[in-house]
Amino acid sequence: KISPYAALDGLYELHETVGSGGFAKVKVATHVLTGDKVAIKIMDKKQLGEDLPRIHLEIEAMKHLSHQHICKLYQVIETDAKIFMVLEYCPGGELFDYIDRLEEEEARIFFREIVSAVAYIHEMGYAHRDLKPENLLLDDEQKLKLIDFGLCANPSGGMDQRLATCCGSPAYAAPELVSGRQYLGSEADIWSMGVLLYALLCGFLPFDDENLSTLYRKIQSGKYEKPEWLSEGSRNLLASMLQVEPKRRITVRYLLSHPWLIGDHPHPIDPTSIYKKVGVDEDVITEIAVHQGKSRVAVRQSVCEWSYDYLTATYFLLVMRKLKGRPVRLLPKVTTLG
Ligand SMILES: CN(C)C[C@H]1CC[C@H](N2C(=O)NCc3cnc4ccc(-c5cc(Cl)c(O)c(Cl)c5)cc4c32)CC1
Repeated sequence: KISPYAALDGLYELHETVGSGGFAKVKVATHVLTGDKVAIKIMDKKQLGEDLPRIHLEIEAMKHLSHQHICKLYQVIETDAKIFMVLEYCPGGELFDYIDRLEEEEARIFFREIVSAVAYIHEMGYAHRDLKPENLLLDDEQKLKLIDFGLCANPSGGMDQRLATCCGSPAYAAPELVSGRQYLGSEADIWSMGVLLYALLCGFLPFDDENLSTLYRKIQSGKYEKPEWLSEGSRNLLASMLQVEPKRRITVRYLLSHPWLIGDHPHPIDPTSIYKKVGVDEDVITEIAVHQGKSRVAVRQSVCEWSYDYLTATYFLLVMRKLKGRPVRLLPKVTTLG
């Protein structure tokens, strides 16, 4: 009987299981060549059933979304029984665990990172469609990382093609979505961000009810409590995002330079990704070439295939090390004798 994780042998050392979503199990692991921690999302194809296309959608979306506030996909391993997604490790847990009414400046710092990620996603022609605190993790530097692109839409007709499938979590869902009307993913994302910001500033949800149809009515009314501690600026920002009429809702581009979000920060929010758009990092190519005894030309060529194999993972992990000011080093190969 071979181990269900035989596909990872020699590449990753598996550690504890940290979470299991519906059809996925997430384990912490160590990438052997760098010694860096990763998270591996493990899915059983049989259990996935008709959800399998959703996973392929999530994988394709994550391959195109490289941003400092989006959980990085490093490698995909698909066997006949399982799919493994090797992901950026976020040891800080879920933003959800930090929500008990943050100070305005704390909420602003988190929310600036969320706006940066969503602006990038929308510019890339995607919508997340399941924005909520459970899908925002913190890395080892307390930076936010957006996860779970299983509902991410990239309608073939670009962002203006209307989406019909109702999805996401009710308390964060936009009125047009809970009314079953067609909707624009980008507009629904802005509403969810409004609910998120409200939760950060207040410590509870703007629309909440254990009865689903009562919850829907509250969302469609667009009426919510404004606790006295909410400043004028945050009330205005919340009102511009929690507009029942999608066309009256603020767009993410205006959010980037919204006065409340700038606060006394020196500059507007910058949505551009810190990762190189084109080309590769030559220091990383060199380290891999030396380690493997191959020419840099050959290594550069293989890396630029972006096949999301072990080489892609090794490349990205070394790029991450460089961005964090850590040494761009691979561990000496341990040849297991016998
Ligand atoms: C929606 N929730 C309930 C599901 C839980 C599952 C476990 C998670 N987790 C921990 O609990 N602690 C450690 C930990 C460390 N690094 C992680 C990196 C990535 C992901 C990740 C990334 C993507 Cl893209 C994705 O789709 C999914 Cl499901 C998970 C989870 C991590 C993680 C937190 C969210």
